[in-house]
Amino acid sequence: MSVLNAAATGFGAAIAISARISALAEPTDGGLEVTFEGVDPGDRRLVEAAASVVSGELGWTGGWRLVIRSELPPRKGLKTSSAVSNALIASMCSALGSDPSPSDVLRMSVLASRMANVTVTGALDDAGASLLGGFVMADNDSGTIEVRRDVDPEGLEVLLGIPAGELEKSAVSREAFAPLVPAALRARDLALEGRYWDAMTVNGLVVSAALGVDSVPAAEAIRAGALGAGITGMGPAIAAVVPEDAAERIASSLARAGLMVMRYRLENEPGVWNAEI
Ligand SMILES: Nc1ncnc2c1ncn2[C@@H]1O[C@H](COP(=O)(O)OP(=O)(O)OP(=O)(O)O)[C@@H](O)[C@H]1O
Ligand SMILES: O=C(O)C1=C[C@@H](O)[C@@H](O)[C@H](O)C1
Repeated sequence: MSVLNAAATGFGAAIAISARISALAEPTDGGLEVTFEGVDPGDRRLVEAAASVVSGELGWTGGWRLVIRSELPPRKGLKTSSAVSNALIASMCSALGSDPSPSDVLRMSVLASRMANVTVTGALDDAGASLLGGFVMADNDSGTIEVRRDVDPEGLEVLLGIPAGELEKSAVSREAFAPLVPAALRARDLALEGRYWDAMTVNGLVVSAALGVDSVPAAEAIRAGALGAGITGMGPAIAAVVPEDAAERIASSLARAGLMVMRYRLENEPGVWNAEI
C-alpha cells in the first residue's frame, strides 16, 4: 500500500502487506505459455516484458511456461504490477540456475514494468516494499532505495477498500502532480518521521487532487476510526490502517459504502525465491 506517491517528486514510499503474489517458471523449447491462478489480469504485457528482460539478461533463447498466482485485482492501485514483476523475474532467474541479489531483481523488475508501460516513475518504491517487506522509501528518478525499516504490526489491520472501475496507468501524467509538490513533500517528511498513517492520509488527498480520484471512501474510514487512510497507488482503491478491535466495524462501514473489502496485516518479511512455499 502507498505511503507516498512518487509521481509528484520522484520520492515514493510504500509498506508491504500480507497479500500473496507468486510465480512459478519453467524453461521450455520455445514460446510463452502463461497460466493465471486466482486473478486473471486480462493482458500479458507485463509477463511478456519480464520474460524478455530475463531472457535477454541471461542469454536464454528458449521459451517459458509460467504460472502466476495473485489474489489482488490489477489496475486498482494495489501495486500488483510491481509484485508480479518481482515474482516473475526472481522465478525465471532461479529456473535458469541464477541466484540474483535483491537489487538485481529490483533493477530487472523496474525495467520490465517500464517496458510494459505499467508505471509512471518506475515504481521502485512499490517493487522495493513488495520484495524487501516493511517500509521502503525510494528515489524512483535516480533508482535508489533510500530507507528500509521494519514497521510494528502489533494490534493493527490493513483494510483495502476496492471500488468498481480501473485506472489505466498510461493515462497518468506527472504534470498533474506539479501544483501538489509542497503537500507531497509534507507527506514525505511525515513518513520519514515514522508517522506513516498521517503520511498516507495526506498522500491520499494529494492523489485525489491531482487525478480527481474519489477521496470520500478514505475519509469515511477515518471518520469510522482508522488511524490513517488514503488512496493507494493511482487509485481507485484505498488502504486504511485500523486498530484490530475496530477492524470489523470499519470494514462493514466500507462495505456499506459499496467497496469490496480485503483484510491484511502489515508484513515485514521479505519475498522469497528458490524456496518451498
Ligand atoms: N496477476 C497478474 N498476472 C500478470 N500480470 C499482472 C497481474 N496483475 C497485474 N498484472 C499486470 O500489471 C498491470 C496493472 O498494472 P498497474 O500499474 O496499472 O496496476 P497496479 O500495479 O495495481 O497499480 P499501482 O501501480 O497504481 O499500484 C496489468 O495490466 C497487467 O499487465
Ligand atoms: O507507476 C508508478 O510509477 C507509481 C505508481 C503508484 O503505485 C505510486 O504510489 C508509486 O509511487 C509510483
